[in-house]
Amino acid sequence: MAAVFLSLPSAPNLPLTARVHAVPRGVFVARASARAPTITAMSEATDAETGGRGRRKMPHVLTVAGSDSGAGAGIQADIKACGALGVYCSSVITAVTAQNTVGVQGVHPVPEEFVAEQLRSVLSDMEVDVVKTGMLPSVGVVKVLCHSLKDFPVRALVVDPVMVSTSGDILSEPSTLAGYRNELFAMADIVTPNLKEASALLGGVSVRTVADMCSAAKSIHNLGPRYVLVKGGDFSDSSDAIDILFDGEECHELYGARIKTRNTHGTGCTLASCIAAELAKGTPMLQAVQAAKAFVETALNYSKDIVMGSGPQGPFDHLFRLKSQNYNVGQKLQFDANDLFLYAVTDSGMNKKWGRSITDAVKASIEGGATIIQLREKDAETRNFVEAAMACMEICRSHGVPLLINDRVDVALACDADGVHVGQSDMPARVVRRLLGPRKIIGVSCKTPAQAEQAWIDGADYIGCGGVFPTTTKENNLTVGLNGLKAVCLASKLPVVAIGGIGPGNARSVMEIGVPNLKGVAVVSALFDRESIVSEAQRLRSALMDASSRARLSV
Ligand SMILES: Cc1ncc(COP(=O)(O)OP(=O)(O)O)c(N)n1
Ligand SMILES: Cc1nc(C(=O)O)sc1CCOP(=O)(O)O
Ligand SMILES: [Mg+2]
Repeated sequence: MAAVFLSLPSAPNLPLTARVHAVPRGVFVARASARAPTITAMSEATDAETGGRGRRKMPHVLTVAGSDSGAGAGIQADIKACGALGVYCSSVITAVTAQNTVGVQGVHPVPEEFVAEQLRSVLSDMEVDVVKTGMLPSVGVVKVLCHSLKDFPVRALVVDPVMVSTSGDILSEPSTLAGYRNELFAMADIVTPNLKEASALLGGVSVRTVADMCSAAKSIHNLGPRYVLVKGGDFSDSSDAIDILFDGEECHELYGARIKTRNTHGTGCTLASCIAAELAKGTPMLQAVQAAKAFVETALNYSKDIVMGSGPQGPFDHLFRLKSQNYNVGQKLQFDANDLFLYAVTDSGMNKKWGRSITDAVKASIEGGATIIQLREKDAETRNFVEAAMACMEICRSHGVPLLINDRVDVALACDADGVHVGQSDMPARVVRRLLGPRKIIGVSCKTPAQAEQAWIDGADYIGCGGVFPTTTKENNLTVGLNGLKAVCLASKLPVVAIGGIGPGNARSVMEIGVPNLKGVAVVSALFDRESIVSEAQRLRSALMDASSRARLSV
């Protein structure tokens, strides 16, 4: 049966004034000249706008894409992904496809004028923050979209240059390529091709290695988008899923786990939608891409054994968070960098020396004012360590103090700790992130600016930098001094806690190096190799408070 599309001369349910007087909102930053996207969240409407009722504006992504009857990809995936991330998603349908897990059985493009009509309906009325594109079946649709975005600017544009379905079916005319290259890319904040799409966009160049991906990303960047994400998911011989993000200056290698499953239909659409959703919430680009990767990885992992359809590629479940307690309960929503203020790191040797249990040491440090605890039990047997960690978790939870585990990701998982601290010779932070998921806290020890940059790329939450002063607690530890600490802080996009030889007598000199992302000090012997942990913690706390009030006065 032939599809019939009604192209009405005017949208009947829009008041005429809305169509005539709709004015761009004037907050367009998609092509602003600044390098980093400084997209700020617009979720609060002002009192004037809401007549004092304090209503909230919801972050809003408009997806311009094709419908997938199997609902694994396309418009359906986009709506589910945005919904899962708490973002409203409206839709302009460019084509209706008949698809299932076997492949694409039919495609009916929507007439260009009707795509334009849908765009006008949504953009003129509904305060879209970010537009995300998927299947754009013809160059005519690309032109219609560019035209609409000029009439109704939005804050960011995410372009997923869908050309061929994962089953190998063609989803856009070859001429669409020219539309992407000549018009749409110049308006885009990010373009997200896979290896085949990157190659097609560049006239068929070979994209087979990480170096090829980086040079392809640079060439696509020359076509106008501010960021290019080349997705390496098609590299079948790697155990990691490596993507390259080029920001106009640097190629960042982003690693993720390759989940073994047939249920991968719609991963590209979902990734781009998650990026769009994060941008709509005000997340900066690199973090938006990392959050999107973590979401897709978690969804694939959760759905890896689902059976649906008889074809080679099944859908996955975007709404896993509604179903699994594990993804919601007991997990921190956001790391508060101010928790690094007085960071107590335990030591089993010192507790033995003073005849204390680990739980007593933790209780006393909280009583004295510690704001975060790390269990650093180098000699503990695994069973004892897990038991002690569970008991400490209860104490810390009841006081609202985060508890991290040093080195041992297995122990952290076993006791549902708030996070893990790792050093340069421990498990890499990107692997820890994969194991712990997006919501746990990860700290990384860094002695150089390069290590700090890598920790940020790997998805860490904070940096521990030291040894600031010589220490006997950690053997053969390199002392970086106050200058080394300052260099790391200045280079780091993450908050920093200083460590090594710090106590009440010198904490002020550390905090007074005067860099805003230095958030506190981490100490071992100054608390745990002393007779009274409570009073030493109190002394340290007042030295730190003193330093921060002096810093506030001198501003
Ligand atoms: C807050 C904090 N910073 C640095 C370290 C040191 O970690 P690492 O280099 O892995 O050394 P060990 O602690 O494992 O000996 C830390 N633990 N905490
Ligand atoms: C565990 C640790 N990490 C360090 C680093 O430089 O990364 S220094 C250190 C030991 C800190 O103990 P104290 O407070 O007793 O000096
Ligand atoms: Mg370590």
